[in-house]
This record gives sequence, structure tokens and C-alpha cells, in this order.
Amino acid sequence: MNLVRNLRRSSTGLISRITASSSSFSTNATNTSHGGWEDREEPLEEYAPSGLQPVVIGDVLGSKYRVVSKLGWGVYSTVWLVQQQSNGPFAALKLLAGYVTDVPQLHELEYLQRMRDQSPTHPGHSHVLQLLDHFYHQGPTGKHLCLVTEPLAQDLHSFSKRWGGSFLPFELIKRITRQVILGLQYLHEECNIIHTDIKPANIMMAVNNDVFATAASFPIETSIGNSPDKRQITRVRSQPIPYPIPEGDLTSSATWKDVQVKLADVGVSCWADKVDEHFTDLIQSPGLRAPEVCIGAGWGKPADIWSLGCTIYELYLGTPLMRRDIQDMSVPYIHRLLFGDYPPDLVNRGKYKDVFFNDDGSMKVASSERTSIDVSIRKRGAPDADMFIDFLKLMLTLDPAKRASCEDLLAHEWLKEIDQ
Ligand SMILES: Nc1ncnc2c1ncn2[C@@H]1O[C@H](COP(=O)(O)OP(=O)(O)OP(=O)(O)O)[C@@H](O)[C@H]1O
Repeated sequence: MNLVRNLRRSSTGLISRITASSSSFSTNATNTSHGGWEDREEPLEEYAPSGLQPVVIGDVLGSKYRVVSKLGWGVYSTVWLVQQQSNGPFAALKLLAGYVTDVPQLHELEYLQRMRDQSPTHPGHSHVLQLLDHFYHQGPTGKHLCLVTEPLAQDLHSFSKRWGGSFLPFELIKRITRQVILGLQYLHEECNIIHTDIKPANIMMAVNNDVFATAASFPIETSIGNSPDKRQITRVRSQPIPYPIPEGDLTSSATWKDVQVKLADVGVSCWADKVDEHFTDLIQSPGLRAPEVCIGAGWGKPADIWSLGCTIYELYLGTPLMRRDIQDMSVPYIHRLLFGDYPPDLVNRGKYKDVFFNDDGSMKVASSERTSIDVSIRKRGAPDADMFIDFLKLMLTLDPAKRASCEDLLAHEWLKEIDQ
């Protein structure tokens, strides 16, 4: 049951992962049992048999990785900043819950191996998370897969929040967009992987080793609690690494020339030729869910392109296309409001068409209301707003057969002046 609950929560994003903001760096070490930050960390119930493995700062895992701080956590894992020797390079160690090893549909290790080894010279290779090592850790409650990857700084969701009410600069958005598309092209065309959960929180920013060295010197906050089987668990406050905003004119392309982002979290991805073996048809977070997924019409690589469109919209406007707490059932209605009627062919293929559509093909919640994303995009006042709208709509095309591929997107004029 726990497993099913976890799989379901992860696949639909019903639990939002809340990572500590950069302000966590200014906190002092404490040892409180209850308080604010603990509520935003992994629930103690996850430390059940076959669940998460408790970790203490200073632990050595895999005989050589010393735990320095905590980078974050997810529904399947906790993620730690580790170092092999003092002054040595840092790495991120994802310690997966014990039950993950028993789920045949979860192939995170295989995806990461494919991503590392398939085509290292492809321009998208440097825009996907890189695996460095892996091993199994035998703890008192079971065997845990540990994935050692390159360490990254904060994700684009938390980075955008740091800008408060201001928009991310256009030049930065273009650069990020091009890199994410390259990374996705690499996954789709070279690795044969469908990501299934493209969203700002799964795109992370790369920084050099010095940034981790500085971060490693900040105080750590911990708290003691009890697991369901009454073990004493030390929980550690997450300290994702804030991306250092460069000096200079933030509207200039040159200022952002070194920015590098990577597609991360292939935990619920699938092989493009084995979609049927994926553990759920209801992939993606509801607000970024493709029309074909919503109505059960079968999905493939184009579903990632839809989520990519939602992601880029969010980076451009600083606000998601749909509220994060949108209900599964409401999503097709919002699609209609924003983008018009679902194509009849698509509706006819939908396993759940009766949930949303009447026999005559009209939607059950009838509304003549329409709105357009164009207005809010133009309000940002970019000289090339129309070009951007055209670019975005190649991704936010209701019919998956007509949606752009990564290759189409990379050839679009909106990206033409970006060189990396
Ligand atoms: N390589 C990395 N470098 C830095 N931080 C990382 C890295 N990998 C993961 N994290 C942090 O750990 C968190 C959890 O990782 P990840 O999303 O891969 O786990 P998950 O268990 O698959 O979670 P979920 O499915 O809930 O997203 C991320 O949100 C991020 O904050």
C-alpha cells in the first residue's frame, strides 16, 4: 500500500517537494524536536522498514563517500552532498528508499547509465544529469540503491522564486530553453527515454566545485524524531545550493554566458518503446499534463514536449500555466479554455473520454468562455513576443501528432541567436 501510495504521489506530483530556500544558509545549528523546517522535510513515516535509511552528517557510505550536508529529498529518496577526501571533489548521493529495488518498473540506474554512455559527444549530453558511481547500501531495514551523480545547485523552480516579483531576464530564459531542449533531444533521440516529469523543479543549475566547498562550511540544522517502529531518527535540514547570480548587466546575454542547466530526476521515466510497462498512465504533474495523458489516449515523447511548453511558459512569466493545486479532473477544461477544442480523433482514442465528453463530442462542462496566453505574454513587452508565442504554441499543440519535436524547436527563430 505504501508503495502504491508513493508511486502514485510521485507520478502525479500530488506531493510537492519543498526544498529549503537559500535563507537556510544563515541559520544556526540546533537540535529541536519540532518546529517549522521539519514540516518541509521527508516525513518520519518514510523511515519505516523498506523505506528511507537514516543518515547522519559525517557518515561514510559506500566505504568512501563522507556525508557533508543534505541537498534535498523526494518521495523515493534523500539526497546528500558527499566528498571522497577533504579537499576532494564533491558529488551528490541519492539514497533511495528500500522498496524501490523491488519495483520492476523503476529503472533510474539504467536510465542514468544510458544517459552517461550513449553518445557523450551529443550536444545534449552535458544537459542531462551525469552518473558517477552507484552501489548498494545494506542498512538495518534493507538494501538501498545509492546513485552518485554530479552535484548541482538549486532547481529552476526555487531559482525563479528568488527573483520575487521580477521576471527572469529574456537572455537567461533563451539560454536555459535551448539547453533544456538539447538535453531532452538527447533523451528522446539518443537514449530512447521519455522523461515524463518535465517541470522547473526537475531542471537544475550547474556550478563549479568551489561553490560546494563554500556551502559545505555552513552550519547544519538537525532534529531528532521517532520512526513508526520507534527508532530514533536524526533528520537534517535540506540546504540546496543557491546559484550565484553573476555580476553585471542582467539583461545582457554575455552576463549569462556561463549558465548551464541539466535535466534531472529520471526516477519515473520510461523507455520510449516500453511505455506499456510504465507503472501508471497518469504521468506528469496535473498542471503540466498533456491532453492525450489526461484523457487516456496513449502517450509518448510528445507528452514531454507539452510539459516543456508549460515549463518555458512558467519561466517566461514567473507563474505556472495552471495553479499547482489544480485537480486532475479540471485540466482538460482549462486546456479547452486556453487552446480550444480537443481534436475529435484524439477524443475518440481516449479511454476516459466518457468522463470529460458527451456523446456528441462536446465537453461535459460546457463553457463558451475562451482566453488566450498571448495577452499575458505580450504584456511582458519583449520585442520578439510574437515569435515567442509562435515558438510556445509549437509545444502547446493539443494534437500530439502535430506537436513539434526537439529538432523543430531548435531550428526556431526565437532561439537563433543563442550559441550554446
Ligand atoms: N545531483 C543533485 N545535486 C543537487 N541536488 C540534487 C541532486 N539530485 C537531487 N537533488 C535534490 O534532491 C531532491 C530530490 O531528488 P529527486 O527529485 O531526484 O528525488 P525523487 O525521490 O525522485 O523525488 P521526486 O520524485 O519527488 O521528485 C531534488 O529536488 C533536489 O533538490
